Amino acid sequence: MIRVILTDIEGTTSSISFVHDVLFPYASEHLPDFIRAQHQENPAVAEQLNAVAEKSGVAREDVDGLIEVLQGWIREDRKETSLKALQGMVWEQGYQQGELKGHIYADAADYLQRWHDRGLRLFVYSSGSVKAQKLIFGFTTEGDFTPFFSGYFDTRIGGKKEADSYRNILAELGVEASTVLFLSDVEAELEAAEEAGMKTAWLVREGDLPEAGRFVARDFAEVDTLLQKR
Ligand SMILES: CSCCC(=O)C(=O)COP(=O)(O)O
Ligand SMILES: [Mg+2]
Repeated sequence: MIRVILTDIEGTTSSISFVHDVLFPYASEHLPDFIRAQHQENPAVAEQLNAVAEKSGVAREDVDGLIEVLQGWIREDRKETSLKALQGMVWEQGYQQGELKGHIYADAADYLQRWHDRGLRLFVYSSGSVKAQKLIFGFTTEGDFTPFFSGYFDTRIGGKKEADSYRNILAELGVEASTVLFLSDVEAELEAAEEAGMKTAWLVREGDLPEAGRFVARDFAEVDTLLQKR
């Protein structure tokens, strides 16, 4: 029986277009000023810049060079933990100033509330940092959804296409793998979760439905039919 739902964000609860056409350009535009203003006085920023320098080979003192690396990573949609941490800090300003509002699909908004009220425990697993996850759900166009979630995981627990990351999440949650349903739009993530023993549902919100050896859903209402069966 499913007792826990672990959900991806981009392409699952929220549109790919919101992430790629709103959040990433916002980060790209505001990162340079943010880093120049904060890199000396803010230890959290300095720590992430150390990681960017180490990964890229660019000198730590070369702040402009590090900014270029980060903007390249945004263009390539790299899931680097340091980039994700810095993006979260920049988006925080945007949400708090009312320049950003998180997108959430209407069906996701509806069923997250229903599942929570039914006693299911809800968790997020996204490549976006935990801070970014709390922001997108805290400042949606439909209100604050953070009260429905019991916890958040980002790439500090491991990459989303690696089975060990899901094993680490299970160990943190202290639950049987077969009681967890993972929702994602990315097949490789579902395969990794299945390797760790989790149940999965593949969100395919647009285009043809694939022939798949796993449960495929157009939206969260269809995911709910799976929950009623199991
Ligand atoms: C937390 S909102 C920003 C999401 C993000 O930065 C990203 O790379 C999308 O990752 P996901 O694992 O949700 O597909
Ligand atoms: Mg996704």
